[in-house]
Amino acid sequence: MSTQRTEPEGNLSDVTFSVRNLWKIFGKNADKVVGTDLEKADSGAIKAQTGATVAVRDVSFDVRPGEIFVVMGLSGSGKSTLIRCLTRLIEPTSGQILLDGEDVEQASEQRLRELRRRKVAMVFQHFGLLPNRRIIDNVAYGLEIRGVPRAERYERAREMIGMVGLSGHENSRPGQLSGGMQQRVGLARALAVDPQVLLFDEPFSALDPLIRRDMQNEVVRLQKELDKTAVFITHDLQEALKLGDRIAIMRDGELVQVGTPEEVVGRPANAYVADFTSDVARTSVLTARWLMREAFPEEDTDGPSVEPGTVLSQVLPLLSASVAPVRVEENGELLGFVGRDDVLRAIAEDQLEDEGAFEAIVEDNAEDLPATAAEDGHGGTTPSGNGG
Ligand SMILES: Nc1ncnc2c1ncn2[C@@H]1O[C@H](COP(=O)(O)OP(=O)(O)OP(=O)(O)O)[C@@H](O)[C@H]1O
Repeated sequence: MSTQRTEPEGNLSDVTFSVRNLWKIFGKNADKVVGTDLEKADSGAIKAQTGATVAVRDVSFDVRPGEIFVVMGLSGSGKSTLIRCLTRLIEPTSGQILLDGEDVEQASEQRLRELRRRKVAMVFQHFGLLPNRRIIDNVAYGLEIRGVPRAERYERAREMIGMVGLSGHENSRPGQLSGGMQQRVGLARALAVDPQVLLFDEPFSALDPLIRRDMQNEVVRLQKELDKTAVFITHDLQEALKLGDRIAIMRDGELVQVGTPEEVVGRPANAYVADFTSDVARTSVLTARWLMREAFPEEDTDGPSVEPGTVLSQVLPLLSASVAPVRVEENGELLGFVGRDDVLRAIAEDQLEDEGAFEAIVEDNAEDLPATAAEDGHGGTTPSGNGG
């Protein structure tokens, strides 16, 4: 599978983490792979020849300020290794990691400690709380290490405990709280140091589904309210779709696609991603922005209006009550239209496993379609902003 090479997406100050050609290979002969002919070989062959395990293979991506960047993949695909490389909790074998333009690879031990204490906080699956300490002391821990005076750190810890909905539990011990509550403590502890970036390593996978959903909502709320950048690891596609502004799909150490939830579901990069996302209801992910097009000649343009981010499942009832297509509007500006046929087409793509069959149907019906729709095969022209 070919590696996606992402070039920098603009000014470096627009990027929180910039990762380029990152490799992590475990084992004695790790340094005998990158830069040699062997680096193109598959992981099995590299293992057989050198005994080394390729965990992260030539990965490049940018994390933008304020976004939740989800890394998703099956067990063993390299997610944990990748997220730990970002702050060198695991030393990368090669490649470059810039954090706000600062080369993490060049950072001294002291600078690394500083970055981990102040700039980047981590939330783990197994909470990592100190069992004998009260909740307030657990939350204040990062500030204590930093030498923040007691009164100040307790005030901040109380505020964070309130923020994650645990007021009243300040004096409890971790063992007295449920798993979901303990993970809220983990979150409060990470937030207490007011980091710029939060790294989440499968934080909710040990939680019951309902509690997990609450915690996902909590992350979305806090991230928006506090304007943090987050990298979130999960093996759960629904979680990725719910949380991710963008999702990176990992397989065997490589990134096979990086895109918005809509791009991953609506335009999978390859059969692997398509298979991965095949159970997702497109109507719950694809939005009006994704489908919108310009008006056809003579078309009725007086339909109801929706925001561009409205998912199709919410557009459908409007379309069932209106012959005219919905108007996609943002702050009073008309961006495009979505009609019944457009939505049906999106749903039909979902039903037809064989893409060729869909193309054939589109071609068969091309004569019946307005010119623009027949040309692009997607129901019309696509105004800017639909992700491609
Ligand atoms: N310390 C290590 N020494 C040797 N191999 C390792 C080490 N840590 C991870 N690996 C290997 O690297 C690969 C990627 O592991 P990693 O834990 O990063 O995957 P993951 O996607 O996070 O999986 P999981 O969801 O199960 O945690 C696996 O083949 C794993 O066995």
